[in-house]
Amino acid sequence: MAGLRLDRLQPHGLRPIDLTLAASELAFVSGPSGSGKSLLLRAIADLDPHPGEAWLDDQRRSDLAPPEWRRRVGLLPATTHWWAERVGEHFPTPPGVNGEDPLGRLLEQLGLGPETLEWTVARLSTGERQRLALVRLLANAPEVLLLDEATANLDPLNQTRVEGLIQDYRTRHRAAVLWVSHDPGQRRRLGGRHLVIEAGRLEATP
Ligand SMILES: Nc1ncnc2c1ncn2[C@@H]1O[C@H](COP(=O)(O)OP(=O)(O)OP(=O)(O)O)[C@@H](O)[C@H]1O
Repeated sequence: MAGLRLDRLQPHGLRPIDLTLAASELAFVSGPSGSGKSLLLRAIADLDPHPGEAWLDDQRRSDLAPPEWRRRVGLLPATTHWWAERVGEHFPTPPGVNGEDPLGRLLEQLGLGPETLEWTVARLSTGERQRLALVRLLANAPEVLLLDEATANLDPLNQTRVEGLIQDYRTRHRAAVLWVSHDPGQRRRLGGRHLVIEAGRLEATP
């Protein structure tokens, strides 16, 4: 649906970044711990103040209200945030509206049943939190995905499910995806570009 362009965007501690991701394009970002991967995603999502500009196709971020930008450029943080007691309270649309159940389908694709929505957040395992946070993100239909170690807490079966769902979403919605991952096997399986942060610079790998 949309491409992403960074124009001299400068997250804390990094050199200014120029980067273009076409609609449907997948790019992985890796780099040592503390090199600035999460701060890069946070800056693109406009969660931290920084110089530079970002564009969604021909719309510049500074022309959009921050909540609209963050809905369209969706971030899955490494540590997910929950604010209500029950899981279902975090989802905007109740399942089963007009006979359709897109939320139920997303849950199912990640091995979660509809009863999950009745659970308390307190009982969720780390991997359940991670999968549910991805469902919550995709339920808002973002045009660009920013994924911070989206499968870090998952067993191989659920890792495969998450990879499949993201690839499916990327293709169907023509969403650009920028994915922080330390896993070379994941990069090989899914393809795409590979960018590395080293010494404060975001560089393409040869
Ligand atoms: N609010 C902040 N103010 C100052 N420094 C910060 C802030 N948040 C993070 N940092 C520092 O910026 C650096 C980059 O942090 P970041 O979380 O982006 O690393 P990362 O590459 O995602 O690492 P990891 O792979 O360990 O998750 C780290 O040294 C971190 O301590």
